[in-house]
Amino acid sequence: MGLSDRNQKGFRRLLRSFVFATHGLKHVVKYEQNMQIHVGCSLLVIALAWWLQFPLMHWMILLLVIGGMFSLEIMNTAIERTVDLYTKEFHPLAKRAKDVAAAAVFVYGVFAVVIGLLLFGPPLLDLLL
Ligand SMILES: Nc1ncnc2c1ncn2[C@@H]1O[C@H](COP(=O)(O)OP(=O)(O)OP(=O)(O)O)[C@@H](O)[C@H]1O
Repeated sequence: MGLSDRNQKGFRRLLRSFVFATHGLKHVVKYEQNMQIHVGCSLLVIALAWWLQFPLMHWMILLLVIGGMFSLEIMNTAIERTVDLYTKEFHPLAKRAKDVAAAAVFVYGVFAVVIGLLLFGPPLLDLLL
């Protein structure tokens, strides 16, 4: 697609946006090890939630947390690629941008773990005790 096609409107443009988004998603899943770890962990916790027969509210919280994690990792990759486009040389600001983007994923990850413990802890303890 040329940049001039940006003026197009309607369903075809919407459809093309989805296609480009899937290209981005495929790229992140294929090349980012962290994303592969997120996908693996997500499948595990979804299976565990299924086995524990989570109530609807717990499912909604779990899926929101997983979706947020994926989205942040995708955005982190976008920032990494943009920085790499600007410079392949060592640059303190390039380091700052990448480190701060990684920090966003890290902070969300810490909170995701805490939410996971709150969601899974009580039913797992019930089973064990
Ligand atoms: N051009 C650069 N200038 C200075 N430091 C950089 C540069 N590129 C990367 N770094 C440093 O190396 C770290 C890793 O950068 P890289 O692009 O390899 O990301 P990554 O290891 O793929 O990260 P992630 O594991 O989150 O995908 C950055 O967080 C930053 O500290």
